Amino acid sequence: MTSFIHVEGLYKSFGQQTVLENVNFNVKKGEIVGLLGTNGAGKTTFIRILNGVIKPEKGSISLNGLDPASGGDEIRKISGIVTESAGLYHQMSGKENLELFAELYGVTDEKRVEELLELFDLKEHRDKPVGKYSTGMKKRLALAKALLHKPDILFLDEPTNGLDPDGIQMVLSYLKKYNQETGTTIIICSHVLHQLENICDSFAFIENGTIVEQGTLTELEDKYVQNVTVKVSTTFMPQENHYSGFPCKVLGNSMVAFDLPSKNDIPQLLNGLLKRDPVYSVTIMNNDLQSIYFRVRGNK
Ligand SMILES: Nc1ncnc2c1ncn2[C@@H]1O[C@H](COP(=O)(O)OP(=O)(O)OP(=O)(O)O)[C@@H](O)[C@H]1O
Repeated sequence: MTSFIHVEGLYKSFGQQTVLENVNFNVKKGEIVGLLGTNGAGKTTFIRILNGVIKPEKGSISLNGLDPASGGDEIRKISGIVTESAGLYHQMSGKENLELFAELYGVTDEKRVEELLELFDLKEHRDKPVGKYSTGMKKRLALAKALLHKPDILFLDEPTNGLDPDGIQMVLSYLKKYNQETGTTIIICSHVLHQLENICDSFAFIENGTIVEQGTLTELEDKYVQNVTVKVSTTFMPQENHYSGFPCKVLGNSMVAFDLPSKNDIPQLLNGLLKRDPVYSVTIMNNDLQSIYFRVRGNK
């Protein structure tokens, strides 16, 4: 499949500071991609270049066949962006904000504002001034604003900043639902890795201005997680610090951690355990996005 976004050899500096260096990046249509990196890694700069707000010094970009450097206006017609400063008018109501931006964006579908208020659970707050909205409501309204013109691609810069766990869950589930219903490609910048684990199809790690790794969780796991630690809930309490050749440690609460050379050793471990004791659950402890991220960083 050809890439919806294809970036090759991208460079960007601000004065003497090189912020992006030889960035290569590919996204398929309809994918949700997590762009992950520490503060100052270059995520926002990269998003601004993709959206045609600033220009790179070097490199090629194709976004649905368009080049953001020369076709910024065209790119913005097919993209929506949500940044920290959502650009909402606080003295106006949520509905008035959406109506104003719908007019500015040339949205002719009269039902669109109502549709988005409904989708983001803002109907009962539609007439309240945005200044009186909670952080979560403002975020949802900012998302609705970015989606007014039904963009093919949505750029989100730290969409969950300032939200409580319920708010984070709500915003992320709206995004997943919207992506599933419309096939909109979504790029999410964040440094909160665990939040993105369940909603992104793939991940790109940006470090010191370059993308050091990109892939699905399974691809990254295959590449970076060789030996696994599994936590097993069982009545078996090993007396030694190894069992069946695998190092192990009792964690308490009927939990034992086993170190295995690979995921493929899990069936052998379980076969042995089940012959002697019940097993209630098995969890791999070191294949989450955060663990993989630290391995990627350790490898470069
Ligand atoms: N307009 C600008 N002029 C000068 N330097 C800039 C400008 N924009 C960004 N930078 C610098 O570029 C580097 C990368 O910034 P950027 O905002 O892209 O990082 P980020 O990964 O989005 O960080 P964060 O997670 O903190 O938002 C930083 O050192 C920043 O100071």
